[in-house]
Amino acid sequence: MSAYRCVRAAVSTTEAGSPGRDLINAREEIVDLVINADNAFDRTALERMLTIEEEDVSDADEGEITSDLSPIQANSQPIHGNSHPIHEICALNSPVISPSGAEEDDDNMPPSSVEAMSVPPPTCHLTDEQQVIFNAIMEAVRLPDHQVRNHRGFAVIAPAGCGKTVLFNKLLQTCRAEGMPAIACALTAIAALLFLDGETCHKTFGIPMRGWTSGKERSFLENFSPEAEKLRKAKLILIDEVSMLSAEQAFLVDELLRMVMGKPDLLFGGKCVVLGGDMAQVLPVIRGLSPRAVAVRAWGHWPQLQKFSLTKKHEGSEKP
Ligand SMILES: Nc1ncnc2c1ncn2[C@@H]1O[C@H](COP(=O)(O)OP(=O)(O)OP(=O)(O)O)[C@@H](O)[C@H]1O
Repeated sequence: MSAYRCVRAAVSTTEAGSPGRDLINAREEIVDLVINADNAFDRTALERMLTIEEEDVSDADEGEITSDLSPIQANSQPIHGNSHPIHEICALNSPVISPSGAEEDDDNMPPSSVEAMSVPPPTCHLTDEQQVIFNAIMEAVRLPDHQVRNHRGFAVIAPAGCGKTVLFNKLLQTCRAEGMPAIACALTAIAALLFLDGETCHKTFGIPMRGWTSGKERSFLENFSPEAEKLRKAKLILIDEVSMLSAEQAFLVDELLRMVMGKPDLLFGGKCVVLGGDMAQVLPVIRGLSPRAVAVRAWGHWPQLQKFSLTKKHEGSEKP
């Protein structure tokens, strides 16, 4: 297993399919390291991550990976400060997609290829169906906080290739251009890379890396932490790949936002939150529970969300 896949396993807690036993063991060990480290991405934890399966990693690989850690070590900060963006961790050894679509050897990735994985700032015009959703969400976002009486929860359901990422980046860009802070996050770091300054849901909401089958898991964010302050200030929060979000994680996000906003009676504390994804894509994988039981649609407030769909695939989209 490459170092890239070890790190990816640590941040990708609900990967589709059934990971092999090696991957499960590696993931659990990595998660322990990350959770127990004083600094989530300090050098020791990372070095330990990268040597978990040292028998499978050649000496040459190890040398290259170790040298790649120096910028992280130089700039490492405490987890409750401004910790390193996950894309820098993933950038260590991310796969390169060649023009033919084939995955190239991830050990030889030039730095520029990480940028190539991200969607560039949206310059194209939105289609009619994208525009309708954009207008509805922006109208909700622009509502002054003191006028918020009802919840502002949306769901944008779109099969692959229908332009959800483009729409979300347009929303992010517009909000920020108007001086309104906006957050985009996804359950996996790889999905978060597609957004302008995207981050993982675990970072945004303090979702524990595992253990949410107990029904008692709570966010590890404190009400007066910088992360909570960032949520308070955000005018828009986009959560992508929501088909990977479990009912319990949705509950956690809702509960956290109600607390942070001091509005316990309003869904998401009245915050404008958009859940995006394709329900026909992957479902959360939690051992011992059926997909239906863990899917976000089992969350009690799912029916209350204002739902939109994108239906038209774009010409040139190679996604199935
Ligand atoms: N308004 C638009 N004008 C031109 N091209 C567009 C537009 N919207 C989307 N596209 C193109 O369609 C393709 C798919 O878009 P996008 O990646 O946003 O889909 P998606 O719904 O996010 O897919 P997935 O769920 O798999 O991430 C991309 O190549 C994108 O550039």
